[in-house]
Amino acid sequence: MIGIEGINKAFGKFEVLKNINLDLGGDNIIALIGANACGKTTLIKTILGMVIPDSGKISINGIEISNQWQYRKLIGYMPQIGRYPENMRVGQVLEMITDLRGSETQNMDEELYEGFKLKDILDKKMGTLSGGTRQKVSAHLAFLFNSPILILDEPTAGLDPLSSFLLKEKIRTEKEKGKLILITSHILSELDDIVSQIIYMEEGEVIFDKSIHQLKEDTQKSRLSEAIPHLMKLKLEKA
Ligand SMILES: Nc1ncnc2c1ncn2[C@@H]1O[C@H](COP(=O)(O)OP(=O)(O)OP(=O)(O)O)[C@@H](O)[C@H]1O
Repeated sequence: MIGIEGINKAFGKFEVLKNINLDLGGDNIIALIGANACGKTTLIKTILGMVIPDSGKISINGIEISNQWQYRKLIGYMPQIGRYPENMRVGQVLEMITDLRGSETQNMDEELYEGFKLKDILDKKMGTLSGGTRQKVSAHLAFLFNSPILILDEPTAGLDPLSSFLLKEKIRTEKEKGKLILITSHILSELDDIVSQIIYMEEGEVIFDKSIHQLKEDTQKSRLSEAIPHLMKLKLEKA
């Protein structure tokens, strides 16, 4: 579904993405992991067209995305920090975004709206919401338009355990429908039960891209939260 070929990006002299090549297929939950500032969000933003790479190309369903915008309706995006007009009420924001999406509103998915009980906060101003409640609004908007690709940047950060559980169940059911779901998270234990593929980045480079099954076999560790630190430790010992 998403093809990434030879992507490079620098901010000034600082190379944030170095020759990234990935092929991300559907019916898959892929975890994009790596230390703070290794380039995960920048990579996501190049897929969304919010950051323009210096070289390389990205295609979605075989069509190159440069200078295009229509492809974005194929993607539901949950940002790390959702930014909204602070004076608008939750109900107004939901209405505005639904209006903007226009023709795509026939097949809306209201499951998280119900699960997170967003009806109870429609009158609250965005600027007064707690961090976790803001995350719930962002999660609902990411899933609302039934997009075949979901990109979720730290989706469970700040969510209470029940909301986090609901969101993970939702992610799982959407994968069953054949969707491609790309998730970044630092909470490896959260990813253990849901992801099928791991992309591990360091300092702007993809160090490995493999199935969780393969990773567990290679490291002889049964949990992602043990396998990744094990690999990092091995690397440090070799250096
Ligand atoms: N617009 C920008 N201008 C200059 N530097 C930037 C810009 N956007 C990102 N960077 C830098 O690029 C590097 C990678 O940032 P990015 O947000 O992609 O990291 P990340 O892997 O998502 O980190 P985290 O895990 O902390 O969310 C950081 O050093 C960041 O400061």
